[in-house]
Amino acid sequence: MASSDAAAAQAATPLLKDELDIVIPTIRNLDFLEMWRPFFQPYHLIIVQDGDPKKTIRVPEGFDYELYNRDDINIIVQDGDPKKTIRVPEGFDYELYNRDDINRILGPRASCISFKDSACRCFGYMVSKKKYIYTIDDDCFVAKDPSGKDINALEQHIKNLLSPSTPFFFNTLYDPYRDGADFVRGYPFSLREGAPTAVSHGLWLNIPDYDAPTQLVKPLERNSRYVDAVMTIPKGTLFPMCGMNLAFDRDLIGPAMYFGLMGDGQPIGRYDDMWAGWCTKVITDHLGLGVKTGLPYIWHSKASNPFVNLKKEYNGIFWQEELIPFFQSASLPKEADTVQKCYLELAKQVRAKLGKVDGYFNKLADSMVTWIEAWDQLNPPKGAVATANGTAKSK
Ligand SMILES: O=c1ccn([C@@H]2O[C@H](COP(=O)(O)OP(=O)(O)O[C@H]3O[C@@H](CO)[C@H](O)[C@H]3O)[C@@H](O)[C@H]2O)c(=O)[nH]1
Ligand SMILES: [Mn+2]
Repeated sequence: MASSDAAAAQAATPLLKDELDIVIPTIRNLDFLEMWRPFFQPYHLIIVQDGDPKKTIRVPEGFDYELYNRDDINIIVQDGDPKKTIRVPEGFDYELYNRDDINRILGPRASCISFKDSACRCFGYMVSKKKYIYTIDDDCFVAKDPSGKDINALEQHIKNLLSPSTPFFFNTLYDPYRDGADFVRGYPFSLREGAPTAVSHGLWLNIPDYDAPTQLVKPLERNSRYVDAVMTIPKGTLFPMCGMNLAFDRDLIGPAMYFGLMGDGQPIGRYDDMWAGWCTKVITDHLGLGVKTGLPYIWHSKASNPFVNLKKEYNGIFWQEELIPFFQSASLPKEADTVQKCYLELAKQVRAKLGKVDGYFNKLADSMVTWIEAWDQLNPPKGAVATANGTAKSK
């Protein structure tokens, strides 16, 4: 093929088409996929269905789907009651997983996957076979940039992930690897190679991701401020990671993206993404990886009920005053040279230092260990084969 044809073919093939899965937790219809079709259709979906099992999910006409073709599929993880029928827009290849599947696939280890909370989405990260994950909520629509052009959020996340981060020294002109930017005077040349990017954290126009108290005080506040910036969150700084519009490199940080024990039967909710973000940031700092935040924006279309949210968040708002100092002072030994080892070390520290805050953290520490066991069960190291009891052994 002539180089110009190859270039055209290359240009025509969406970036990372066969290396990225899209994870969507849902308790609603999937009409929103229609507006994302131009950007999402070439990619594989992982949809986690939650909520009332009898409710039929309404989907746009003209879409169809295939089930359980594992090699070339979009995996749908159905949370909530497995008896619920999910229909998904035609034209998207995906696989549907419901609670029965989670139990079947993980057996007793399914206990670490939350039920009736968007935290269940992390099962999709675990069953994916791709290098990259993009996760988006089903009430997040395509936003427009100041020129009125539709924003391809997925494309921007991919750019963020494929370019380095600068966690060790802050560049005041933000992301130096973007077109039209660079390192500013005084930026050490020895640091300009940057670090591999593990996470790309996008933002939201319209309904901002506020906690319940803020939402109650400012019910009409909408975010209309489009800031054209991507920046690396400096090493040693934590951040409140929102799972609404988030992408990450599964190979670099996947096992740290456990969204915790939330929702049904748990004393806390809406801290799933926060917990994952704090664990992730401690580990990316330790392993010399980068986390970026900023572009892309999505349009967050609806606010959830602040009173329901307050009930879910109450313990979290109180406990986080202990959790943040814990994560700020968490340190990992140099022998912890893989994400799994880092995560298991963190689980030990959670039990030792947070167990006295509330018994919940002992349960959470256990589920962190179960999560890693389940992750390794489904993602045996290259060259190893999974065995019946879920432990991998080398070939
Ligand atoms: O029991 C549930 C509830 C919701 N979902 C799906 O999860 C996402 C987020 O739900 P929703 O948009 O209603 O909630 P928000 O308050 O806007 O979401 C923020 O809170 C975080 C949840 O911890 C979330 O990531 C933030 O964006 C939707 O796709 C629901 O369909 C669910 O699966 N199970
Ligand atoms: Mn929402």
